[in-house]
Amino acid sequence: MKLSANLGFLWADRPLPDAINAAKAAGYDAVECHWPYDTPASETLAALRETDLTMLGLNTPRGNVEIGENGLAALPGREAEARAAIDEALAYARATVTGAVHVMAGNCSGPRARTAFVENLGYACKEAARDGITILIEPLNHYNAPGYFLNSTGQAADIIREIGQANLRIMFDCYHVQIMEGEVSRRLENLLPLVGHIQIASVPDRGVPDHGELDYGYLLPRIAAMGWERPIGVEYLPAGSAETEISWMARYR
Ligand SMILES: O=C(O)C(=O)[C@H](O)CO
Ligand SMILES: [Mg+2]
Repeated sequence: MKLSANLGFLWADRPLPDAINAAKAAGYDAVECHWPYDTPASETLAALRETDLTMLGLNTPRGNVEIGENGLAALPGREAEARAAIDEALAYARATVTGAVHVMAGNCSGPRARTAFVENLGYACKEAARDGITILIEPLNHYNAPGYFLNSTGQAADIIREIGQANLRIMFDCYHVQIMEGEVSRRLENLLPLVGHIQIASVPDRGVPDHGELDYGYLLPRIAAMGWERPIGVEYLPAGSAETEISWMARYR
């Protein structure tokens, strides 16, 4: 089982190149991040080359976070900003040889939001396809992301099927799926052809994935048995330092 350190949460207090080095030292096989834009892409790329780690994914900018914006792609009337955010994320991904961009929908609902999301995703897929980049959409739970447009795997699957682009996939975050829908292993197995990335954390506290209501001792071998070979994103909120918490990893190797 290969694991990817999500540097949006792990070593998030360090500059991104230092966090990449910390992930390498801790034994992770890959990294992924949330919003790397304060770090010049050249510095991120240098750290990736030095550690021989791949950046699996990054998120589009969220808009005005001070007023609670959490993405722009499903906001009717904000198409120009949404596409600028997609362009910025794709440029950073190209410059750092990152394989996927998570297009964040934002806080909205209703048919006009869905239309905006579908059209902006169509744009993102076409722009990304030129460089072999995958576009991800992630259903988020309504405690961490109240009002977020995308909150179920069924909704994500419908949108992916409607757009019909081969590089559009679900970011299946077991933490969010368990909170919103349950039946994580069956749901993942059914959706597997549409899944581009998998993430894990304990539920409900979003801690180290070795306790709580989801049994990763069962789930991770089950995911491997489904034929999943890519690194799984470890996206938990460290209670202390991520270094002192890595002993859980040994169990899943
Ligand atoms: O919150 C999550 O689970 C994510 O993976 C996103 O990238 C949004 O922060
Ligand atoms: Mg996630």
